[in-house]
Amino acid sequence: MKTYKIAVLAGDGIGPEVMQQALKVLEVVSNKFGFAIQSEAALVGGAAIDEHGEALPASTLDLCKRSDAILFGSVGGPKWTNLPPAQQPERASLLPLRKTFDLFCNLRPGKIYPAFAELSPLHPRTSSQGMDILCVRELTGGIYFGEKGRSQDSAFDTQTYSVKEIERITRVAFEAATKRNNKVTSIDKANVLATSVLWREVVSRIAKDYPGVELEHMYIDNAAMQLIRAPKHFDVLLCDNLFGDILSDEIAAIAGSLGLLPSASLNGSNFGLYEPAGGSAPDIAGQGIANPVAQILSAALLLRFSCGEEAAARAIEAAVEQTLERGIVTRDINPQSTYSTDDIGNAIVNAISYKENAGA
Ligand SMILES: NC(=O)c1ccc[n+]([C@@H]2O[C@H](COP(=O)([O-])OP(=O)(O)OC[C@H]3O[C@@H](n4cnc5c(N)ncnc54)[C@H](O)[C@@H]3O)[C@@H](O)[C@H]2O)c1
Ligand SMILES: CC(C)[C@H](C(=O)O)[C@@H](O)C(=O)O
Ligand SMILES: [Mg+2]
Repeated sequence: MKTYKIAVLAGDGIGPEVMQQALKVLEVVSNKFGFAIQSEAALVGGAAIDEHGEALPASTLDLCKRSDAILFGSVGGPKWTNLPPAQQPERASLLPLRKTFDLFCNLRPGKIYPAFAELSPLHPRTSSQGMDILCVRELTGGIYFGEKGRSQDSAFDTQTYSVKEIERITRVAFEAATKRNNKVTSIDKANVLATSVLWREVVSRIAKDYPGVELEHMYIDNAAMQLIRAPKHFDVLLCDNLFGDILSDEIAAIAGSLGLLPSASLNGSNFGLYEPAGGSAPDIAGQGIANPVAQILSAALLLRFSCGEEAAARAIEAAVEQTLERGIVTRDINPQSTYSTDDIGNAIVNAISYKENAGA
């Protein structure tokens, strides 16, 4: 039987709560589709600082290196904000993981589920019904990884992008567009930033290799506005590291909640890191009310990109959709809801199992 080895790094805050649901789903779907998931958990982020004094212990990194993929929860929270910036969970675990494995390509697929389009914060000003956007975010360059500094009276961050870095993420966006609706909107601030001028030049050149794909350039400020005004205008959104971080949270909110948006961080091999786009949500951690959908959909992306188990990935996505359509949602989506994190996980597991029985 095919066996996939997965490093499970649940992290902090709601991370362990939503991870538990994703593992349940992986178990039922692997049984159904006839493969095995061998998962091994390790500490990361604040939880690892508390236990080992560092956010990414060598043992955790070693587990990741021995695995086919990483299923990541989320890291960070108020408990660790007084640490020196470079030792904080996000900077000292997630960013090094992305860099170590050269995970330059971050895919964040955001779509609105028809059943609760009216619950979107945009309703009724804008119909977001039908929104289906793939945010392709550059993940290992830009201002996140440039030189930083701090003196008593000032601080600086620097942003550098090389032609190669822009080329490789641009190709991913165009390839994705050919399999979707043949449109790429490239986001920049070319009226101000030198890196954005280069970004625009390189993207325009690569676009010539894809004559069937429409390219539009859009400034980040306008894009932030157009996403709210007309989300259906977009197909593939090509962003640098910082702009993609910001716009992907916006896409999640338009879709209904940050708790819905999964992500895949890839490097061109089968290996990948999969995590919700949102964070550790300290404001709701420990209450059993976090939305596990982003974590569960991240597990589906893991099966698709790292394991090649497309049918299993689709089965999870269909079960999620069916569950949401039945109104089984957490309160981030419907404030009247009394469903718990566990209820959502169980409903998705049942939706997968029910189909199994129906097909038997
Ligand atoms: N990948 C990651 O590990 C990751 C990503 C983003 C933020 N963070 C970290 O998380 C911590 C908290 O950051 P923040 O509050 O700015 O952002 P956040 O994404 O954790 O939360 C923002 C808001 O969205 C809500 N939310 C997020 N995910 C949810 C879910 N699954 N279900 C229901 N509601 C959800 C939260 O309750 C909160 O109101 C910080 O330390 C931040 O750096 C980590
Ligand atoms: C936690 C943080 C470093 C991270 C980022 O900015 O990339 C997060 O916001 C995300 O969107 O994955
Ligand atoms: Mg973010």
